Amino acid sequence: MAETSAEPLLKLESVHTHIGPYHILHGLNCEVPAGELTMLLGRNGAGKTTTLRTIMGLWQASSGSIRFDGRNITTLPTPDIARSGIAYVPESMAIFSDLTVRENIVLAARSGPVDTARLDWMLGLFPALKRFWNLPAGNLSGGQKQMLAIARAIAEPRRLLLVDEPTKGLAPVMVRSMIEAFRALKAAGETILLVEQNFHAASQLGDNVIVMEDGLVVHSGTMSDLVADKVLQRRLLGLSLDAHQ
Ligand SMILES: Nc1ncnc2c1ncn2[C@@H]1O[C@H](COP(=O)(O)OP(=O)(O)OP(=O)(O)O)[C@@H](O)[C@H]1O
Repeated sequence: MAETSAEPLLKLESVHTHIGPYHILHGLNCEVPAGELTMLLGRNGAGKTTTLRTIMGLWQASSGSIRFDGRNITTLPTPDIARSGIAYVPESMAIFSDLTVRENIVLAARSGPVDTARLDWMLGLFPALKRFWNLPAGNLSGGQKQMLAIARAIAEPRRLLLVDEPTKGLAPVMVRSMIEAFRALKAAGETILLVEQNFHAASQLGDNVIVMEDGLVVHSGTMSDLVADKVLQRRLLGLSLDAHQ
């Protein structure tokens, strides 16, 4: 039946997450279609990071289901979820400061040496990494560290990339480089779920958008529909793209 091909790569149904005594996700429903970039938006504290961590099994969903590529991953341990093809780039930039850029990338490829063609492609996405190839990663700027963290996540082919606020705190020139890199990742057919506070950046990248509030999805649809609807932007995000123009 056509049903199989219509199933999104990732699907969360009625997901609840508790952190200790705190009930953070209140029955989340959302989908990430294969080969597209889905933006996860929402105000501070809406539950975006908790959603990514719950998908990765870093917080265990207390109920509900998370299906990835047709398989129930809700209760799998994090290493198994990673092995199933999901990479997570947390906001805190998971890199080794004392190791060189090269060593950081080599170590990220767990199944053997990084394929040369893939390495060339990655360094094409993030040219700054090539310049600092043999320097300790701790010397990189904040934006370059973020780029290295993303490069590590894609050192091996993955089915799904979860990235938390890659443009946070970056200078405008770095934000532009990051947008270009994600455009290239999209063009390469990667499936990405991207948390973003910068709606201007999000609007340039997203195929789809999910908006969260208080641990729930309050809107989902195409980015082009949200971009066209200033009233909806203000209602959901408290601002509209006009504010950036
Ligand atoms: N370790 C924790 N212990 C208790 N509460 C937490 C913990 N981590 C997050 N929370 C709470 O969960 C809620 C959602 O936080 P989360 O970080 O997922 O939101 P967010 O949408 O990613 O916000 P931001 O954009 O500020 O990063 C917030 O109220 C936050 O205070």
